[in-house]
Amino acid sequence: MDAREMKIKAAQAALDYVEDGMRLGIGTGSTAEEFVRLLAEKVASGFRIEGVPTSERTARLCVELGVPLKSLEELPELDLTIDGADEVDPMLRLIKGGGGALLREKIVACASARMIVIADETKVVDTLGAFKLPIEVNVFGLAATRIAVEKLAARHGLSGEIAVRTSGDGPFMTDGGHLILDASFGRIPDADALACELNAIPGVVEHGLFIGIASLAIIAGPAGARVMTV
Ligand SMILES: O=C[C@H](O)[C@H](O)[C@H](O)COP(=O)(O)O
Repeated sequence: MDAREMKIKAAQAALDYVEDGMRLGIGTGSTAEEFVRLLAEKVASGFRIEGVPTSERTARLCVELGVPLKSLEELPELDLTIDGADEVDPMLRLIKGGGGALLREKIVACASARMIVIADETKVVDTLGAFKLPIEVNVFGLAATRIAVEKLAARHGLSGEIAVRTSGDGPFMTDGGHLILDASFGRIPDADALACELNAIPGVVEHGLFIGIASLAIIAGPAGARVMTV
């Protein structure tokens, strides 16, 4: 089974948790897009959901495939969010934001009664941090914010490059008009504390550590999909 087939397997299993009439947060990324494709087939066969997309990219795909959308302003309380992840640890702590959508993803997931992660087994780790941690920052004060993040990282015994994400010739801009710092920390021993302390830096808009948000993960491997819970 190749990587795409595993993503489809996880997305298929996630459909079992989606009920007719649900208000649904819809994630971003290649795994979430497989979910959108399968969801669109169900919608075409008469299944009713109202979706809130976590990015402009997801919104475009939903529109293209006929998945009905509302904004989070129209539907500020959701039943369920289904989204991918860059890393998942055994406590269902996540790193997200590889696609730059972490801020909207976190807002939508936290507005949902439940968040389910869909991923292939390569995303499962014992300790978060092999994937670069995306940190969304305000354009104003970039240098000062980066220094504050470096100092915080040092207090946690973390080092490694903290680079401004680029896209084409310039910096990558998020849907919210912010920049992303990708922090190559390596293994993060205390992700819970780091998450809280990153939020205390004024220029940090949000970060890709999702702690205590997901309650179930569907992990697909060559043998099929399995469920992880906390
Ligand atoms: O910003 C992007 C998101 O957090 C994605 O859900 C995450 O990067 C996983 O994406 P993929 O399913 O493409 O690996």
